Amino acid sequence: MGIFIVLEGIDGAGKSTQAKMLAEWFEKRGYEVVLTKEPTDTAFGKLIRRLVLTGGREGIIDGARISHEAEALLFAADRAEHVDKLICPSLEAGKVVISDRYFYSSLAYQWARGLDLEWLIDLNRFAIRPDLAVLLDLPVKESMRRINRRSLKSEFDKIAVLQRKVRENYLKLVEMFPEMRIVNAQNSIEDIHNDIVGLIEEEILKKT
Ligand SMILES: Nc1ncnc2c1ncn2[C@@H]1O[C@H](COP(=O)(O)OP(=O)(O)OP(=O)(O)O)[C@@H](O)[C@H]1O
Ligand SMILES: Cc1cn([C@H]2C[C@H](O)[C@@H](COP(=O)(O)O)O2)c(=O)[nH]c1=O
Repeated sequence: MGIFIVLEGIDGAGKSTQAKMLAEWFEKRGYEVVLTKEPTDTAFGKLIRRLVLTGGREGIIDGARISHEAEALLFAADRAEHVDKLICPSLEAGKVVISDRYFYSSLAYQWARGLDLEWLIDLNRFAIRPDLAVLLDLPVKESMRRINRRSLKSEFDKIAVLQRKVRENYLKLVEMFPEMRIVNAQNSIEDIHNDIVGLIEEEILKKT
């Protein structure tokens, strides 16, 4: 069986940067790596990016924003295909799967949108749990600075409020899911990478 690792965090926390470094770290040690992300690059992920991440107005009834329930269902559908067509087959082939976002993003973000946490957990019950889910924890002020939000100034405060709720939710999830660990995302890129590698060596490689 392979190794499944997930990187989580608010927008701009450094997930993509760390995922690429971690993939190289494993490849240098002879592992075959599948580097993936959610939303995926499949038709589901493209639909989500078109309907949800562009403000959720395109193609929706009378231009209204997509409902939070529909948003959660779309992310879950994308994840169901991701698990069935890529994650499970890759693990069965003994590969290392590193995903930039997964099930925990749905809990942190859709919960922040006011949806019921138990419903979100139940909706995603098909999602196999990773060997390790690393939360890159970053203050929202630093996140917004890093991303230098391309949104309208008027949206800036709204996004910051959501990101604060999402960060709080992530910290609550760490208490709920034993596979989650926190890494301080304010450190240097190299130090964060070393922290993540340390967790992998301690929590996974020593046990295999
Ligand atoms: N430890 C760090 N210190 C300072 N800047 C960083 C650090 N890690 C990443 N960055 C920078 O922050 C920005 C966001 O990084 P990255 O795209 O990896 O984050 P992300 O979590 O994948 O973002 P998103 O969720 O919005 O896609 C990039 O410009 C990146 O170079
Ligand atoms: C998987 C997933 C993601 N989201 C949100 C989180 C981010 O704001 C975007 C994805 O942007 P990225 O720059 O590609 O990371 O989608 C979500 O709300 N729910 C989810 O399940």
